[in-house]
Amino acid sequence: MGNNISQHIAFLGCGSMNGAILTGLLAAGVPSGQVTATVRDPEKAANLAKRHGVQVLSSTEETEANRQAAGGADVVLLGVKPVGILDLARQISPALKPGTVVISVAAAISIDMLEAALPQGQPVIRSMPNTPSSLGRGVLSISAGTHATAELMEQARTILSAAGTVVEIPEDQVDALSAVSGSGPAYAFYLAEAMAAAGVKLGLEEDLAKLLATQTVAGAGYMLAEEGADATALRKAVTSPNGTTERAIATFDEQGLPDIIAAGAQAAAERAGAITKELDGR
Ligand SMILES: NC(=O)C1=CN([C@@H]2O[C@H](COP(=O)(O)OP(=O)(O)OC[C@H]3O[C@@H](n4cnc5c(N)ncnc54)[C@H](O)[C@@H]3O)[C@@H](O)[C@H]2O)C=CC1
Ligand SMILES: O=C(O)[C@@H]1CCC=N1
Repeated sequence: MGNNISQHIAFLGCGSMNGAILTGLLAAGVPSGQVTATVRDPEKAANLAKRHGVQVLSSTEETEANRQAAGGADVVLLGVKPVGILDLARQISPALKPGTVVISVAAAISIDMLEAALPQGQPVIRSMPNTPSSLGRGVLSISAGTHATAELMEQARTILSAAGTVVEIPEDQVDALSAVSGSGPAYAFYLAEAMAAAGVKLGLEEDLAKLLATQTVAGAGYMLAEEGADATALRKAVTSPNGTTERAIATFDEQGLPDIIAAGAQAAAERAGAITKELDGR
């Protein structure tokens, strides 16, 4: 699948998120020669290069590494923390080819903010991915900037599809999407942690409880990943009438777990809005 991708892709800042997309793309067959990454730390650069067989540039003077990678790319993925994204965009601006598409995966950084930091007319796409992208199981949103033509959006869709399911959304839905799928893997891992702790409370050895919780959440995830899977139907198939699971779910409902999850997601979305306000105009 990744063999259909002919563009040269630069990952500027290659930590958890950009690293996951890079891993997903290479696993899908994107040739390593079409990929460049940059990181701050030279040791990390050497490790990444060894692990993935891609060119990884590092520099104590990061400006040069980022400019060099961006200048040779058709598509640039900005993957540093929100607070650093606009400085990075300004750093690479002199090196960008006019047609190079700049994709930002940063939470809370709007298309307007990105376009203001980049050369006039530069195609920009805002994306909100998630870390299962490393397994080709991510969810990655795309929202078009002013100069991202339908053709460039299609190109981005093709590239990011190698890392998972791509959905195109209006930019005003990014914070909501992020509160479900961007942060969502952490919620699932948190559930696994809580299930393990519950097992220990019920008298199981900690290692066994962790194994049970981890494999159960992973197994349930595999079932959900099957074509046509429906969470409600799968839950009902575990829940015998008047049985044990029914009692657990009733307790979750009585204690307001759905409301707690909704409140957490709302807090995530509101935090994104607050970060946008903090960083706008910087
Ligand atoms: N971690 C996640 O699950 C998700 C993260 N994001 C977004 O992805 C972005 C990155 O987040 P993470 O990957 O979690 O952070 P991270 O800290 O794991 O990765 C960022 C990497 O960029 C490097 N870096 C920083 N400044 C640099 C520069 N000027 N040049 C080259 N490398 C530089 C850092 O050393 C680090 O390795 C953030 O903007 C975040 O909002 C979006 C969706 C999900
Ligand atoms: O926690 C964060 O801010 C980022 C955005 C979505 C997931 N991680």
